[in-house]
Amino acid sequence: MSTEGPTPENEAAEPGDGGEWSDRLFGGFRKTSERLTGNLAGIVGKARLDDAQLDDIEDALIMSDLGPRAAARIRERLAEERFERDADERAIMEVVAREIAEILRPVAKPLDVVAFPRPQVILVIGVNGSGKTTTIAKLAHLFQEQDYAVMLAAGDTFRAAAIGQLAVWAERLGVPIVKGPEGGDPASVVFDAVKAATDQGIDALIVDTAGRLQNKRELMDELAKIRRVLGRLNPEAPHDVVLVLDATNGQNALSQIEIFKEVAGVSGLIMTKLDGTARGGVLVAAAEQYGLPIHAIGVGEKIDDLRPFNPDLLARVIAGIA
Ligand SMILES: Nc1nc2c(ncn2[C@@H]2O[C@H](COP(=O)(O)OP(=O)(O)OP(=O)(O)O)[C@@H](O)[C@H]2O)c(=O)[nH]1
Repeated sequence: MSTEGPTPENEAAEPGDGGEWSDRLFGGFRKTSERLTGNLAGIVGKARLDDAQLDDIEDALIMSDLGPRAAARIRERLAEERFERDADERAIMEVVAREIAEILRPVAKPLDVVAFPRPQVILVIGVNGSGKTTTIAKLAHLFQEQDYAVMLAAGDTFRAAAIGQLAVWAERLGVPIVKGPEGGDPASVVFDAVKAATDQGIDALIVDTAGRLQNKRELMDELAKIRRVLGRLNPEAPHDVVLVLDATNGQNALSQIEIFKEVAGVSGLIMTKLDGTARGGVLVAAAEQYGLPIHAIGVGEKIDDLRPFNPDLLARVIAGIA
């Protein structure tokens, strides 16, 4: 459990507090777009893009965390355009934004509560410190705003602090929580939670899980057991397995996708901490390489800082032309 940053106790959770979200998103992504435009500076601006310039642009895109595949794709598009005329930086960034939007659009998919019978069981996975607990609270808040009945399950029984942190959020949000003792069996917590959620007519049950990547085998066994237990109660469950990624990890976020796909299966992503990092380009790399749905993005520490994933807007923000 992170001891830094706001805790549920000291956080100002009023929606809208801290400025308009779009301002915060633009502000947050400023570092990412500055990095991209900074890396591109001096390359573009001539009347026509030659191969050397295209190579330099491709390198700059890779250095901006967009990943080799997205970079190659954008290079190809720029090469097609060639910019015989009007090759100013703005025109080039328009093409970059258009191509990034093409990459992001197919993966934009909000997390909808659609399971029938209820509850929809959403397993939330990710390494410790990725923003998992905060994201669970933000998701619960989002669902509450849509008038869904939400329940939390403290499936990370490994650390008492993880259980405690989730319980504080539950109380603050006014949602029920099912928890067990520290060191208890996560699968039994999840079992109890599904039964309680079913009895209480809960729409969405959000399950926290342990994030001990250093012990891959144990984590895999634990998640597999949770899945087995869930499957016995409802063959459709878990309906979602959402991996929370910390954008500040840059390319490491991608290896986490790789590992969690293997240990848990992943149905979708939420990327956090996109405010204030220069590494937001990794979102594009993740979309291009894995094609996994991106449900939402985290742009701050407050309860309403989980935002819908708007591919066209994000593409323009990343390219610095929003
Ligand atoms: N700037 C920013 N900070 C965030 C965001 N999401 C979470 N955080 C912060 O990141 C830190 C870790 O978040 P937690 O939710 O505790 O992360 P966790 O993955 O549950 O980590 P453990 O509790 O250590 O397992 C906290 O200080 C959060 O306030 C975000 O979108 N932006």
